[in-house]
Amino acid sequence: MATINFGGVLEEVVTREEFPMEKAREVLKNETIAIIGYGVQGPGQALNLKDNGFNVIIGQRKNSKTWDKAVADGWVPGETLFEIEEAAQKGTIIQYLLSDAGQITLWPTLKPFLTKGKALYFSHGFGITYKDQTNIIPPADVDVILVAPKGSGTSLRRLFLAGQGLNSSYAIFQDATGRAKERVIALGIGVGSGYLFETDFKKEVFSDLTGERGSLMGAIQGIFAAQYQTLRSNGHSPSEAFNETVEELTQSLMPLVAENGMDWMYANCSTTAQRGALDWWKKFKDATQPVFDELYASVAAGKEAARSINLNSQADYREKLNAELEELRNSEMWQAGAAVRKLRPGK
Ligand SMILES: NC(=O)c1ccc[n+]([C@@H]2O[C@H](COP(=O)([O-])OP(=O)(O)OC[C@H]3O[C@@H](n4cnc5c(N)ncnc54)[C@H](O)[C@@H]3O)[C@@H](O)[C@H]2O)c1
Ligand SMILES: CC(C)(O)[C@@H](O)C(=O)O
Ligand SMILES: [Mg+2]
Ligand SMILES: [Mg+2]
Repeated sequence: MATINFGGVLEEVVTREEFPMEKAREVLKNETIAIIGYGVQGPGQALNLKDNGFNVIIGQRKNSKTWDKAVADGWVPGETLFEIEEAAQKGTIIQYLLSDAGQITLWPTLKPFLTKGKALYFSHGFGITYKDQTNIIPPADVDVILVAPKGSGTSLRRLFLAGQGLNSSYAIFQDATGRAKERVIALGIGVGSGYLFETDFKKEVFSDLTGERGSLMGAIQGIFAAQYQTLRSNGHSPSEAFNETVEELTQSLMPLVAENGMDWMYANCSTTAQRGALDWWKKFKDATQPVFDELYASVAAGKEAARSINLNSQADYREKLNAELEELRNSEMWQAGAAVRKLRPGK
């Protein structure tokens, strides 16, 4: 553990320096890690663990697109790729990486394979925290642990291949073997995390649902759409509106924020821009604060989970979801974006 000062608050975190890959391999040398589900997190975590030298198998339904994807990624049927039940039986650590709704459906099938001393691993606090809605209640004699990469499984894999890593949170809900902590940290390092920070299942799901509905995905699209509309309704071209709303942010300014923080990005823009940004950011904060507070309350009350579970259980949900994504893709703003992307130098 390293004690790091985060803006004046001291936190104990785990870095790859004090918990190197060698140590993680030693901790897990007798374990078979069964990854159940091969959607977005499944491939990222499974391939990183395999490349880091861990013993990994995949559990997936045969005759599915994801089975074919696993084969294409190099998993071998009968050797490292099995039906879900067979993988769950062989695994000593079960990484439950089906969609959160899929985890509810499969739970009665999976539970009998969670025998004494195994570890049940999640990448989200959803199933355990909202147990009244999910009915996911693990047996008392297994470890229940969590490593939640703070980003898409796609980025987890890409950053690993680039020699970098996404930060992850970790949590222990149940320590039945006395090994839960070393197991969870070794897995966190093994999946390719940058540094690991501690949380609990409830805090993980409350913050994660807030983040993705808020500034990471929902709010950002809302702000983009509002500014784009203002510019378009005042006679600006799609090219001008898109560049001034999205393209400049992703291509020029956010990489500067990622590198050295907001003030440094501001300092690399004109004094005119700095003056305006410093004058206006608090107005945007004040305008959106009530929406964020409403969002957090909805998450904490279990309403966001209920909505997600209920909608996911509708037979035509995938179809409806695809229609909504298509509407976003076909909006003028994102169609303009597609045109702008094609014009990027080097494309
Ligand atoms: N997507 C991400 O990058 C991301 C990031 C951090 C945490 N997580 C968490 O990781 C877990 C996995 O998420 P994901 O986005 O990779 O999942 P996903 O939506 O991509 O689904 C994963 C797999 O579950 C299968 N599946 C769904 N329902 C099923 C069912 N009823 N029976 C059998 N298989 C079923 C799908 O075919 C797919 O192979 C979730 O808890 C999620 O919240 C995801
Ligand atoms: C990648 C995200 C948004 O961080 C994750 O939380 C998810 O649910 O996919
Ligand atoms: Mg999430
Ligand atoms: Mg997340």
